[in-house]
Amino acid sequence: MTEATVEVVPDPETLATRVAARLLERLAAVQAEGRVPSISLTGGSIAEKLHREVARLSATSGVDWSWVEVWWGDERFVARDDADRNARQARHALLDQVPVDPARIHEMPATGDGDIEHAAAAYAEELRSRSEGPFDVMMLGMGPDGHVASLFPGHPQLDVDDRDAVAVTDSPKPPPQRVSLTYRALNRSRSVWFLVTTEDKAEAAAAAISGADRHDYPAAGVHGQDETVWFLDEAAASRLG
Ligand SMILES: O=C1O[C@H](COP(=O)(O)O)[C@@H](O)[C@H](O)[C@H]1O
Repeated sequence: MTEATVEVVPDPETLATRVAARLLERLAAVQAEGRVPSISLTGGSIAEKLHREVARLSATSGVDWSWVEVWWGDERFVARDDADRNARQARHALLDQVPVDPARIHEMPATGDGDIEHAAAAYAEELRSRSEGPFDVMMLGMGPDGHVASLFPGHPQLDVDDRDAVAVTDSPKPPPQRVSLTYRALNRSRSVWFLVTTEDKAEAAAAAISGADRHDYPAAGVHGQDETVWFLDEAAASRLG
């Protein structure tokens, strides 16, 4: 397990620009090695800003978006065009703005694609059949309760270690039905980047970074194989020791 590093920036806007630039550099570097990079997107409050920045900076980045695999760490199990969908947000702010190959966008199933258990199993199967190794970059938000993807404190999904995706039917944060990657899949990432802003997440960030029990602060259980970086704004970093 790699030691986590922390980068603190003044505010959410600076964080979005910093991470967007870092992501584009990484994508270009992986493509220069002759590999197709794979990234996993997050939802939540910082995602909109990040995705807009990635789209804005893409034109001058040298990244060939037709050669990038796009996955998600979690998704709300609602209709595909519901405003709550993480993928809908990402398409609007980023994926509709860059020439990504639709066949390389691995959106999680929505209502209408079968029941939620089937949805989780289908995504696990898509990962098994379509991914060619670890995620290059796994981007994750974190809730004020320390939840990551849709793994919530004290929930049984935290102990699922025999599959890559699980159904969540009682999320404390609406909407209640979600599909989430498990630790087994999240930790199959070269780089894990946490993107955390605002003061209400400061306590959970400090706990997760200092190695709290993942059952109390689920973000504490996610680590990259090569690096784990916590990008925090000053407010979210305000409780670090
Ligand atoms: O519901 C979710 O919450 C987390 C954190 O979201 P935030 O709005 O508190 O930043 C997010 O990472 C996850 O993808 C999303 O589905």
